[in-house]
Amino acid sequence: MALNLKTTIHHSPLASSSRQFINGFSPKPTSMSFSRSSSLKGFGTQIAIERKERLSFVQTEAVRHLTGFLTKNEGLRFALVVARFNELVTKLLLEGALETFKKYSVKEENIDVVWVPGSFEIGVVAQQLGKSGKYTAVLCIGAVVRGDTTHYDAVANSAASGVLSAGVNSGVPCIFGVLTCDNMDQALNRAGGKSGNKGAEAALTAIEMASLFEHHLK
Ligand SMILES: Nc1c(NC[C@H](O)[C@H](O)[C@H](O)CO)[nH]c(=O)[nH]c1=O
Ligand SMILES: CC(=O)[C@@H](O)COP(=O)(O)O
Repeated sequence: MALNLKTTIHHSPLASSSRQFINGFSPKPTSMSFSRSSSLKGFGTQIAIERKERLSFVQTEAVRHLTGFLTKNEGLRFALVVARFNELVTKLLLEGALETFKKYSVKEENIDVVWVPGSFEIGVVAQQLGKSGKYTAVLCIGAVVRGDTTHYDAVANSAASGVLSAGVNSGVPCIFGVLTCDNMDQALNRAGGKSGNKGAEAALTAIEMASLFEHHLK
């Protein structure tokens, strides 16, 4: 009986079972005893007939991989939501982000910066910007630095969940570029100091996600 299965891509590293991939690339020399005899057709088709154990996934030329580019940024529009609290730090993060956008040819006229009082306020503004339909991605920048009380936890957790919710609710990528640090030294080290600039890093993520959505997920 000729099996005419569409590309079924499975593989399992399970030592206990024996498998064989037929008519296609098999990443590992394996052999499979089949529960029935069959002759498999199809150029480049990779067939694995499962026998009892669960199989995992193997890529073949049939699998598409979608990713965003760091080039092809013409037409991408970005909103940056920046917390003024700890402005000494957030301004440095913003500078890093804007330098990155410039380096990757994002046009200045395609960037809007919106200032909010603190990181707690970022989420609601990010969601509004996402829902506006004007932007391909929203980059959120803040610096939450621990003080003497547990207020830090409330602000840091709220900022993170706010940005996450903004992206999920608006359908526009909202990137979390908010530092959450135990002290100001940690924050400054991540705003252009010895640990780099997390604003610049978040801008790269914003470009890739904007590109992914623009070119593949619309
Ligand atoms: N302590 C920090 C704050 N606190 C302010 C809050 O973000 C918020 O503005 C206030 O609770 C009113 O809603 N914000 C930061 O961004 N970083 C901090 O370290
Ligand atoms: C993250 C904060 O809210 C924190 O900086 C506030 O400082 P404190 O906990 O000493 O009131």
